[in-house]
Amino acid sequence: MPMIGTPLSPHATRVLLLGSGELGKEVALELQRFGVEVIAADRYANAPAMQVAHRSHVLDMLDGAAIRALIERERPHIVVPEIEAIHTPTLVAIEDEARAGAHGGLRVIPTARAARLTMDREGIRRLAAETLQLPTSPYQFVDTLDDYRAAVREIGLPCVVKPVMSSSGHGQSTLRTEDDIDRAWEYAQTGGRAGAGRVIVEGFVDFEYEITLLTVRHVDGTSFCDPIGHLQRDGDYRESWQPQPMSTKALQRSQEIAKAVTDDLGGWGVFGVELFVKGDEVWFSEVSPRPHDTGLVTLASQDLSEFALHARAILGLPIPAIRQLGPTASCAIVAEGHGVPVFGNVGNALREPDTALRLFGKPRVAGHRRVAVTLARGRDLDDARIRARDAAAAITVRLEE
Ligand SMILES: Nc1ncnc2c1ncn2[C@@H]1O[C@H](COP(=O)(O)OP(=O)(O)OP(=O)(O)O)[C@@H](O)[C@H]1O
Ligand SMILES: NCC(=O)N[C@@H]1O[C@H](COP(=O)([O-])[O-])[C@@H](O)[C@H]1O
Ligand SMILES: [Mg+2]
Repeated sequence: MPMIGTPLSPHATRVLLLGSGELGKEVALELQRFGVEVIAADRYANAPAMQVAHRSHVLDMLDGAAIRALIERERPHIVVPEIEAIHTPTLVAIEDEARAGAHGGLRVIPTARAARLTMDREGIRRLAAETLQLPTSPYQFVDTLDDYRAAVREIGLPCVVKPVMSSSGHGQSTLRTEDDIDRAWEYAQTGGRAGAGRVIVEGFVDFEYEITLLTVRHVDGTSFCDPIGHLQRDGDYRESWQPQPMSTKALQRSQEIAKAVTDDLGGWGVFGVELFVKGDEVWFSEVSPRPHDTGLVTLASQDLSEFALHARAILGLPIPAIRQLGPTASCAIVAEGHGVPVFGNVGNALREPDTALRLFGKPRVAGHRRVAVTLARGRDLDDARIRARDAAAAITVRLEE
């Protein structure tokens, strides 16, 4: 059985979060409940998870030397990547050293290889499509404008273009006509997190609906949450709901794909497996080796949220059952502009029973940024979605200097 010490003592069980956004904040809270010493790191100060951690550090997480120095200083037992933009080769090296007896037997969640492969769309796509032979959209990786134009011609319109290093739809475009081609290249070159560079051109999958299948690898095996349906705008999640109705075949196929990918990535923790579905046909899109934004709905829909599941799994604790509490929806609140968020009409968002709210405490918005989420249970999915949307619409966000 795993042991858990006492925080802030020489016997503490220390967990280092690399990334401290709203998802990490919920993981930190769950770890705190187990008396874990939580250390939060990100590229900026006062990030959401830092506000509920024992300590925090601000560093450039794409700087391998800075990550190594932090790990050597804090000596965590468990390192939990919370965003993609981390210098993952350093995590791979440190995990190797730990296996050889260094760093007090430190573990990277779920594995350093999983963090490395999913940081870059090329790593995970080639693993899924070429090694595991799972169905995906057709795709090509290109580095130059000429190769890009040729790839679009070959794959055909409509298609989707994304920087290989990006998330939340940054730098992503759907091309429908010839006129979109050069503009999408420009956007992909400026919108990625690692600057200009390689892009993926993907054939457009004409799916009926898309899901996130939360898959938990834990000490006793693999568990699946009920499928989460979601709505994306500009490549970013706006609404999610659970349980998404599916045919028995499509659900079975989804679980097979999720099992194949997560078994290959290995380790303990929650994975968000993103899948496109049409009838009984299922395509793999991508996977987060960590809780997923669309999984915020589980804060209200399950007895153990995806964050509670992540905490249990990474600590090596059992997950004998995951109880679903009924049709539930989430609605993201995205602020646009520049400044410090101030939320108005908060009470109105919570007038209805079975409604909940998370204000993330992000210190600033510059451009557009998710700053809060509403949650609601309902009679059925439509009712839950309306209630979550109404709660979100009730809230005003002012950006102050
Ligand atoms: N090949 C495709 N065909 C059809 N729709 C697509 C395709 N690729 C992406 N999309 C749409 O764009 C959304 C975002 O794509 P994707 O998940 O690859 O981007 P992302 O930047 O990694 O987003 P996140 O980090 O939020 O998961 C998908 O959920 C889907 O709605
Ligand atoms: N779709 C990816 C996603 O949900 N990422 C999550 O958003 C937060 C960062 O927000 P920020 O970009 O506003 O700092 C983090 O919690 C990260 O895991
Ligand atoms: Mg995605």
